[in-house]
Amino acid sequence: MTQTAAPNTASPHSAPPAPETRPTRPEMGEGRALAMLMPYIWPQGDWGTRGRVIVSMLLLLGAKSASVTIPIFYKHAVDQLGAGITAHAAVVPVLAILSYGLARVLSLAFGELRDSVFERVAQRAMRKAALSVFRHLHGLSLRFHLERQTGGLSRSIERGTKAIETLLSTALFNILPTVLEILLVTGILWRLFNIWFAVVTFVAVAGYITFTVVISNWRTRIRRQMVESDTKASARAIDTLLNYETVKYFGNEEHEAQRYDRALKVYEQAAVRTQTSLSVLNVGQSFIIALGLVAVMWMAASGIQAGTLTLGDFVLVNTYLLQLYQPLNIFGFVYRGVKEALIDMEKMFVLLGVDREIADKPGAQPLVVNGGEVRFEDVSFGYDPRRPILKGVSFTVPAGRTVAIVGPSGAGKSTLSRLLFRFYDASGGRILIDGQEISAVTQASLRAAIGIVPQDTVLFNDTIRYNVAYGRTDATQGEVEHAAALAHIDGFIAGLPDGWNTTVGERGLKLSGGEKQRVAIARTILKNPPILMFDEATSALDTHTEREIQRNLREVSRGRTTLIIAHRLSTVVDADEIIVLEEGRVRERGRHADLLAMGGAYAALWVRQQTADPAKDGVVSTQPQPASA
Ligand SMILES: Nc1ncnc2c1ncn2[C@@H]1O[C@H](COP(=O)(O)OP(=O)(O)OP(=O)(O)O)[C@@H](O)[C@H]1O
Repeated sequence: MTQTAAPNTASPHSAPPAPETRPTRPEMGEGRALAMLMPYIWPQGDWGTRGRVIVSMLLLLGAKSASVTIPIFYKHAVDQLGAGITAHAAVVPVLAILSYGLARVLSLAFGELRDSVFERVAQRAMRKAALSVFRHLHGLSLRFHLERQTGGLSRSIERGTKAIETLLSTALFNILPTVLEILLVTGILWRLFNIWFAVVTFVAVAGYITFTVVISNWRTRIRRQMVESDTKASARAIDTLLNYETVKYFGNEEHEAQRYDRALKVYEQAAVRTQTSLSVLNVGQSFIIALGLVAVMWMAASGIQAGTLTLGDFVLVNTYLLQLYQPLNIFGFVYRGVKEALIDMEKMFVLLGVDREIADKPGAQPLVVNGGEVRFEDVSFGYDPRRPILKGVSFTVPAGRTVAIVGPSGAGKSTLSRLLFRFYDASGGRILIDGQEISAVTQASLRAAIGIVPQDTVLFNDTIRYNVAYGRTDATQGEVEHAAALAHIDGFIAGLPDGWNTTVGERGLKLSGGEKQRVAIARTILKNPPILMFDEATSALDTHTEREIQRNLREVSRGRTTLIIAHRLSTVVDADEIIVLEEGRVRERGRHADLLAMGGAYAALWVRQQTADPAKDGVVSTQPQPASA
């Protein structure tokens, strides 16, 4: 009846970060989290799943009903044997023994059937919950995602869905059966004997559970200290070893050994306390069991003496109590597991409660693109309201024309593209496409109308084919290859041993910056949107490739509204208008030649870049030079 000491036997640093080390507790409440789980187990209108739940419950009832009859048949066998011996006419209690065997088989068979029927309910609930959270996360704003670590989010889903399985299986395979068994056994004892047998059994079991819950809570705190001290000792050892040379420079080996020893001592004490707490738990549990058994056996023995009970009855009550304590034996682990699972599930469901910062307005209509004129009207914005980034920016990209935004780093150029894509809403002013305010149309239609080649291209850890085809998932291979040819990535792909099936590695790390960018260009070409946005789209390319890509981009953008965000002015000299953005304000605007002639900020920037990187900017050396140059 004792619990194992598995968690305590871990040597320093070998213990994995135990769940107790998880720092934050979500603000939702266990009751609410369980309520949120209900629709996944008891889904509206899904009678297949509901039917499985009902059948599982019936099988559970069947299994437990069969198992509680086992001691009764046992009692009958003992009584019949006893009577036979007393009468010197020993008989084999065939019926009692066969019934005993049948009850065992039925209990086991019902239990196994219940497992397999319920498994589908549990797996479906996990899948649906994970999918809901996944969908919701994709609907949340960029701000939300930038503030959270992606790893943390995926861990929340992973742990949360695992927690659903743990909770369901624990509830159905541990808690519910035990509760049912306690009720059935106390009911039978009451019916067969008298209420006191039921009361004593119930009190003993209730005392056992209460004691286990209290001590388990205490143990959780102690185990947390043990894990924390282990982590600290481990960190100290790693830090010292990493600083091997520094330790040697200063001859501090002994000093480091002592520091490490101090950390180990803290762990040692915590480990001893954890072991002691386990002993307290085991001793207390055994004491309560023994007390219950002694009380019941004493009552049964008294009954035999008084002639009201048989020897079989004595065996019966004893067997019942032992049968009840068997599942209670692991109650401490089950309790802790349920608590941890509840926390994990809450953490996942808390994500579902995060409001969508950017949402479609009620009754939002799809954007109707008619040429694709993009207009920024007095737009203001700051990621943090206390720090304005854009301060009343106005400009228009007429349908089918190209406008370039240039300016120093941090001026707010990329921010303009994020606002146009509606990753954020402007705090002031309006952004319109063909006269329709982008905040009034559906996000799906808005984003379908714009193609972007971002500053940093991040690819999926999949094949090149998958990454290019991502621009339009229903494109044919021919269309995909055509897009790749326009983006000048076809030759590169053909030269790879695995060709189109080459995997690009995490975030596309197996490709160079330029190759990644060409994949991004190819998939935007494939998307074929009426509005294009290039955020320094050719920055990672060498001069030769850049020229080619520039030519292609010009071709691709012909007839489309194009917004180019650029650092290097050489890439935008042909734009219909160039907007110079500085500190979130439009400082200058005009065509390249006019801006050079003005001799202002643009002209100064041009000269600086010409001097700094003549090889690259030589692309447009035929352009007129500024008056001041
Ligand atoms: N998510 C964010 N949260 C807070 N501040 C941000 C965020 N993104 C950008 N900023 C800040 O907003 C300002 C404008 O950034 P933005 O990326 O628009 O500049 P940029 O002109 O495109 O610069 P670069 O040419 O270097 O890409 C910068 O000061 C930047 O630090």
